[in-house]
Amino acid sequence: MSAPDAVSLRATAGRRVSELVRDVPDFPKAGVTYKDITPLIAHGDSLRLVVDALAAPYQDRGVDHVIGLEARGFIFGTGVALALGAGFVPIRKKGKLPPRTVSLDYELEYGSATIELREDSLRPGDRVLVIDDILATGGTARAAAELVESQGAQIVGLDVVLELRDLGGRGELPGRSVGALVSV
Ligand SMILES: O=P(O)(O)OC[C@H]1O[C@H](OP(=O)(O)OP(=O)(O)O)[C@H](O)[C@@H]1O
Ligand SMILES: Nc1ncnc2[nH]cnc12
Repeated sequence: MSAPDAVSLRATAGRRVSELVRDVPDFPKAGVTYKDITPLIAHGDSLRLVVDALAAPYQDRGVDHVIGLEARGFIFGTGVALALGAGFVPIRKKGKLPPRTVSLDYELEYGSATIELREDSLRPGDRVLVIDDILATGGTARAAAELVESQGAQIVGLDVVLELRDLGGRGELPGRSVGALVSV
């Protein structure tokens, strides 16, 4: 797909995201407006559109592995891996990935967490695309990028369905290629 096609596909997908992602006030705690992606993924045509749009800029970029971030990043990341003919590697929350992992602690908009990557899942020089649903404070994406790079792999890009701009996630990822279908 040529670059202009990818741009227009992403614009179309972005409009669909804006229509279908639902705001849930005060979830999971007071003051947080939760962005619910489930109406978006419940429609086959919308799920297809979003996955194709996320994958489009990376078609000729030699991506070896797509990393999906548990849990919602698995939904989109698996589809993007299939679209690119790449493998899928999960980054999971603590205690879910045997046998040996590398891990990092990080802060969320509404709590803190630890993520893990299986120690032998990436090789030095592997080209990796990181996919998630939402970029908020950027803590998750930054921790994921650091984990990937701790294995000597190279990040081709980080891409999300929806960026919550006011939470400043992009600022946590200086010098990285960061994409979003919609930025609100
Ligand atoms: O930019 P940040 O502030 O780090 O927030 C973004 C992360 O928060 C959400 O995950 P959550 O931990 O809620 O997990 P889930 O996908 O399992 O619902 C979302 O899916 C991103 O991974
Ligand atoms: N406001 C939000 N809605 C959904 N997922 C999130 N992850 C971090 N912040 C979020």
